[in-house]
Amino acid sequence: MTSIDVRDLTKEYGSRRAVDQLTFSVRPGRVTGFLGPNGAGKSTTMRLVLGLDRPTSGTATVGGRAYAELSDPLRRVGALLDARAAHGSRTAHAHLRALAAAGRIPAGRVDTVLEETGLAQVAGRRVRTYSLGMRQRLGIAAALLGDPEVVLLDEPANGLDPEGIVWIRSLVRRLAGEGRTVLVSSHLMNETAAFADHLVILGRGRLLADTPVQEFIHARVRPAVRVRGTDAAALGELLARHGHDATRAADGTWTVCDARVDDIGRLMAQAGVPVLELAAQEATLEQAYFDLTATEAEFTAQPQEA
Ligand SMILES: Nc1ncnc2c1ncn2[C@@H]1O[C@H](COP(=O)(O)OP(=O)(O)OP(=O)(O)O)[C@@H](O)[C@H]1O
Repeated sequence: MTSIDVRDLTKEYGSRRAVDQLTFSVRPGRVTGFLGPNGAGKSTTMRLVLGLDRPTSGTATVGGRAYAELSDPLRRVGALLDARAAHGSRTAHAHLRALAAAGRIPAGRVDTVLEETGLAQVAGRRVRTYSLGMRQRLGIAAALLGDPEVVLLDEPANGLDPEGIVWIRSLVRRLAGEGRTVLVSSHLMNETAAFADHLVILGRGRLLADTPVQEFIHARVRPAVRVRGTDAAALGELLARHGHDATRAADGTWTVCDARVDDIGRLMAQAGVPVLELAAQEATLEQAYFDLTATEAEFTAQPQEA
């Protein structure tokens, strides 16, 4: 199977280092979420993998080869980089037909990907009449046209409505389930957690994390319990008396750090404090991400550019 391998990759634009000695691999059969703030270097890295830009040093390969050396590259690697890339005066069908012809892809794939991306009914319309969400779907159709083993999607949820976002989630999961190598960049943390198995996180062009999603969250976010009783003050005293680290929200709900539902529930029952709400607070990727970036002193020292 085909991996993407990035090794000591550096890209400088003048004196600016967009990508800085980056090393990571994207493995087949799982979705890798590619995270980082604006300007972190995600798009540049993808462009370097796709041979659209030349690295200053280091390598980016697909299945051990530079993109330019691949035979039938469109059938090996599919990418959505910029949804505005399609020519506005063409219909979606004509756009995909032209791409298929250029990439030596069987014409029958055009209808398949139009169906797959929900565009079959509007395929005869000119692309300039498309909404941003429809253009995103067309960009994804183009990425899938060659039935590629490797799929790179830069912010695929951009412009999509909630239904489209759910669709992207199931699409990338399916692509990985078929054994493909899937790299998806996003700004939306919790959305990424909904579809990614693995994360590669960049900050200022450098690698900040390369880790399974669940491991990343659990290593960085302390488990907590949310609890609410009829008497918030009495509950607070009870928690403090038993040495719990708890904070109170405006509505009287307490968040107890490093606690388990069983222990807090038992404690309240024994003290005779009525419970209105008791739940384990699920750690989110967003919390873990902010923890990571907060601990990266250099990373936060200079604001990122838009
Ligand atoms: N062609 C270019 N010429 C000059 N600078 C560039 C060029 N492309 C990117 N950069 C710079 O490289 C840095 C990384 O940009 P890049 O677009 O890769 O980040 P990103 O993580 O994809 O951000 P976003 O989430 O906003 O898309 C930025 O500082 C950007 O201004």
